[in-house]
Amino acid sequence: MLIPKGALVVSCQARADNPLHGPVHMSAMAQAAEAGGAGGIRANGAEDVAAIRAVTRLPVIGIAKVWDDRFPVYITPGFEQAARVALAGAHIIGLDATARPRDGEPVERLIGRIRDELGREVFADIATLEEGRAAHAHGATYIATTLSGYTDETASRKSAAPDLELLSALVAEVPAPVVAEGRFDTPELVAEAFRRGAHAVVVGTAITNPREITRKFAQAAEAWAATERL
Ligand SMILES: CC(=O)N[C@H](C=O)[C@@H](O)[C@H](O)[C@H](O)COP(=O)(O)O
Repeated sequence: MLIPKGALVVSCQARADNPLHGPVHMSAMAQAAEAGGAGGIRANGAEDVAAIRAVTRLPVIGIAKVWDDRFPVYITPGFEQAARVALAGAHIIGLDATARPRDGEPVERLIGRIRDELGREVFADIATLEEGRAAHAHGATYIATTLSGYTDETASRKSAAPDLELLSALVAEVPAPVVAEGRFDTPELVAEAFRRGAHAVVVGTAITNPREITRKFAQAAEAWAATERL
């Protein structure tokens, strides 16, 4: 199952420290996203992926985040993690395809094995145009701006805004469906991504993380209170 052109993909992820962590809440989030018009779901870990597959008909991009102090790559770093989310029902496997050091096999081999041995499409999370080109050359189906601003090389690009320049550069240079992901937090930015040629747009925090959404509103409330005290 592929991601339809023009789809809004909703990322339903909650880390262990988030009160919404786990398959019960994440599958409810996915159902709500589907009811609201999402065309795909991105989810982390075999448990969440399986629970989401059980309640929605949408294509699911499965990832498996594993943190290891020795290596910066944490989004589906190896074949074992990819195999687990594939077995759980992910249609597409998302992984870090940056040029950063990783444990185990090089990313080109990982992409090849996911395609050949698991029969799944690969969704490459990258941070630069070069990484996007390489991921496409290695056989990834989708190229996504997910990691711009989150690698040492691109740290200066991290701001409140998404990396629209990288999106446009990928669309111009890489003959593959390019997905906008990372800090697309308003409907206007989603529209802008499509104007720039995005195949799909992934939105996470702004839809599925009530703690972070609350923080934004609470900051506005606090700022107003501070002004009042002056
Ligand atoms: C950098 C990284 O680890 N990104 C993760 C990838 O799975 C998620 O934490 C993001 O929520 C996701 O990419 C969607 O982005 P946003 O939440 O900004 O809409």
